[in-house]
Amino acid sequence: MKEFRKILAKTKVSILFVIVLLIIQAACDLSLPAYTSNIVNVGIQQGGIDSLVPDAIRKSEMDKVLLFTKKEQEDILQYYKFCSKENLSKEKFSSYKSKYPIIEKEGIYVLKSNLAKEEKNKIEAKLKTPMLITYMLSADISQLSGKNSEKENGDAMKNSFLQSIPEGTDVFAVITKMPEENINELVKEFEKKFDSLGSSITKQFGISYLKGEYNAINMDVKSIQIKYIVFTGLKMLLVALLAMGTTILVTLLGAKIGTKVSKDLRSSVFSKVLHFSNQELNKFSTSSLITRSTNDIQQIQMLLVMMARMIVYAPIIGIGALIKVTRTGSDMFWVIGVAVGAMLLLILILMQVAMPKFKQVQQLVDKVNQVAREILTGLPVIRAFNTERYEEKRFDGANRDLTKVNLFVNRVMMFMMPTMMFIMNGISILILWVGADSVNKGSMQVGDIMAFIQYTIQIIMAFLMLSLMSIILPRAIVSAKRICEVLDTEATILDPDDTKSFDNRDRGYVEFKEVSFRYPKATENVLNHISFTAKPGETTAIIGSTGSGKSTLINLIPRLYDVTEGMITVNGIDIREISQHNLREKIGFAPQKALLFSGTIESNIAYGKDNISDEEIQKAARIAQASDFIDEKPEKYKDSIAQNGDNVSGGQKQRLAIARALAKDADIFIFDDSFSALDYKTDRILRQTLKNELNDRTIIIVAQRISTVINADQIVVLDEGNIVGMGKHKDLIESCEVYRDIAYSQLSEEELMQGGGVIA
Ligand SMILES: Nc1ncnc2c1ncn2[C@@H]1O[C@H](COP(=O)(O)OP(=O)(O)OP(=O)(O)O)[C@@H](O)[C@H]1O
Repeated sequence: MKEFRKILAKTKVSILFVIVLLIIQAACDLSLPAYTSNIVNVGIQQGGIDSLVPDAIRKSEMDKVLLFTKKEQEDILQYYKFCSKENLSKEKFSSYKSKYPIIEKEGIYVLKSNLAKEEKNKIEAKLKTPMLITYMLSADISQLSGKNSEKENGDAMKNSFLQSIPEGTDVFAVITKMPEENINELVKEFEKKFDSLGSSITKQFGISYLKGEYNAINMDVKSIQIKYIVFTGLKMLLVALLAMGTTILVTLLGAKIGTKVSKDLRSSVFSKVLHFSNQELNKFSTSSLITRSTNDIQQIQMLLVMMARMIVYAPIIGIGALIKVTRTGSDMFWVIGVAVGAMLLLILILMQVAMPKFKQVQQLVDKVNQVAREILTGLPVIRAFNTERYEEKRFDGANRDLTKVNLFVNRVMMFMMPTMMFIMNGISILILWVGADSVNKGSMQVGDIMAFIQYTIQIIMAFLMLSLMSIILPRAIVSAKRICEVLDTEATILDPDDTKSFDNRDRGYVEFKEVSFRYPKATENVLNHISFTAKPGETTAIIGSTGSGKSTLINLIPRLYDVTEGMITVNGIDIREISQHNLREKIGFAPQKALLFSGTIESNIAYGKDNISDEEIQKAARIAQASDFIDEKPEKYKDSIAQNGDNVSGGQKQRLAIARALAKDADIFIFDDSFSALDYKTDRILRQTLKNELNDRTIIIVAQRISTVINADQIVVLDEGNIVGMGKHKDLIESCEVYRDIAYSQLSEEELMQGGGVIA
C-alpha cells in the first residue's frame, strides 16, 4: 500500500490540476442554465431590460417619480445627468438626439455611465416603488401594458386609490399639493399592495413602465432587446467553449494519469518480482503474477481515468446544482427529493439484481481463461489422446455459462437507461406542472422553471455517476489489494548491509557445513546435515533417487533459497554475507529444465556475459557439443530461437543451456541434470571436453545416470535428504548400498567393472 501511495503521490500535481479544471468545468456547466433563464426572462419577456433603473427618463416623468421619494431626490439625481437642447453643445446635442429623439422637445435625465452593480442596485431600491406608483397612477395604463393580468391588477389598484379624486383631475397635480405625510401614507399603502402581488409581477410592472418610457423617448427598444440576447448568447457560447476545453483537458490528463500510474505500477510490480526468491514466486504462482501485472493494473487504470470524470466531478456538480436551485428561491425543493429518491430506488433494485451476477461474471471469466489456457498448452496431449471432442464440450460449457450470465446482466442494465429517461422526463413534467402555478402566482418566471429543470437533471446525473462508480470501485479495490499484496511482500533473500567480497585470485571453493533445509510451510526437512566440499579443478557429482533433494541442494548455492540450518561458504565466506550479484557472477548455472529465451542462438549463449566476443560464443558452443547442430542451421548463430526454445529439440536445448553457462567464464559450474537428454556418446564427449577445458574450475554435476558420474573426482550419494555415501566410484560400489543399487539398475556388472564402458 505504501508503494501504491508513493506511485499516486507522483501524480499529485496532475491530480490537483485535474480537480481545478473540474471545478472550472462545473462552474461553466452550472452557469449555463442561468444564461438560458436570463435569455427567456430578460431577453424575451422583459425586452432585454434587466434592471429597474431607467437609462433615460423624461424630466416630466422623473418629476412624477420623485414625488414619491422626496427625501431621496438628491441621492437619486446624483447618478443622472440632465440633458436638454439648452445645456448641450451642438455636436453633443445631435448625438443625444439620435439616441433620445424626444430631447428636441423636452429635457431628459440620462444615467451616468460606468456605474457599479451595487450602485445600480442602490438606485433600483430607491426608484422601484415610486416608479411603480407612477405607473399605476398613469392615466393610460392600458396603453403602457400589453398584458391582461397587469391591466387588471393596475386598474384595480388605481380605482381603489383614486375613488376620492374627481374624474378628469390630473392625479399628479393633486399629489404635488398634498402634504408630505399624506404622500408617505400613500406610498406605504401602495407598498403593501405590491408586496401582496409577488416580486415577479411587480418586476414586470416596472419593466412595462420602462418600456413605455423608452417608447415615449422614441428610443430603439428593439435594438436593446437584440443587444441583450446576442450579448448573453455570446457569453453562453464562450462559457460552453470553456467547458468543452476543460472537458478535453480533463479527459487527456485523466488518461495520462491513468497510463502513467499503470506504467509505474507495472514497473514496480515487475522489479519487485525480479527480486523475489523462489519462496515468494511459489507463494503467488506465475500465472497470478502475470494477471496482477496486466489485468489488475488495467482495472486501476480504468478507475483513475473514470475517477476524474465521475468521483470528483459528480459531487462538485451535484452540490453546485443544489446551491443554485436553492438560490432560485423556488418552493419546489421537494421535487428534487422525489427525483433523487426515484433514482436511488431504481439503482438499488438494479444493484440487488445485477450485483451478485457481476461477481459471477468475474469468476466465469476466470474459468474460461483457465480452460482455454489448459487446452491451448495441452494441445499435443489432447491430439495424442483424441480428446478434442471432450475438450470442445468443456470449453463450450464454460463459454455458455459466461454468455448466459453476461446476457442476464446486460438485459438488466438495459432497463437502466430507458427507466432513467422516464424518471427524468417525469420529473420535468412535474416541475412544469408545479412551476406553472408559481408563475401564475408571480413568484417565478418561465426561465426560472427551465433553469430549475436543468439543475434537477444535473443533480440526478451526479447521483447516477456516483452509483456507476459503486459498480467499478469494488472491482478496482480488489485489484488494488492484489497489486499491493505483491508490492508489500518483502523478498526473503536479501543482501546484508555490509557485504564481503571475494578475492579475485581465488577460484570457487564451495563448502557445505552441516546444511539442513526445509521448504516454507513444509513440515519436514528436505536436506539434513549436509557437509561436503567441492574444490577447484575437481568434478563433484551428486547422485540419488528421484526426490532425494539433489536439485534443492544445488539451488542453495546461488541462493535461490537460503539454508535453514548450517552454512554454505564460497572461498571461506558465508554466501549470505556476499552480495547476490557478486555470488551469482561467480557461478555458471545450467538448470534442470533448460529454458531458452526468444531471440537467436547467439543471444541465448551470450545471455550471461556483457561484451562477449564471437570466438567466446563459438568456444562455449564447441565445449557444449552444440556447434555441430548450430553449423547445420541456415543462419548458424543468427538462427532464431522461439519462445521457450520450442523450435529446437530437448537435447539441443540442453546443449545451448550448457553453452550459456560455459560462456559466462565463471569459477563454479553447476549442471543440474543437464546431460539427461543427451545421447550417451555426446554425454561422454561433453564430460571429457569439460574436464579438459575447465581443469581449474569447480564443477558440480547432478545426475541420474551412473555413467555421467562414474568418472567424477567425488560422488555425493543422497538418499531422502541425507548423505549416505561420498567418495569415488570404485569405493562407493563397495561401500555404499544405495549407490550400488543405482549402479546395478543401470549397468551390467561387467560394464561397472570396466568403469562403465562409456568413460572417456
Ligand atoms: N518448491 C517446493 N516446495 C516444497 N517442496 C518441494 C519444492 N520443490 C521440491 N520439493 C520437495 O523436495 C524434495 C526434493 O526435491 P528435489 O527437486 O530437490 O529432488 P531431486 O532429487 O532433484 O529430484 P529429481 O531427480 O526428480 O529432480 C521432493 O520431495 C519435493 O517434493
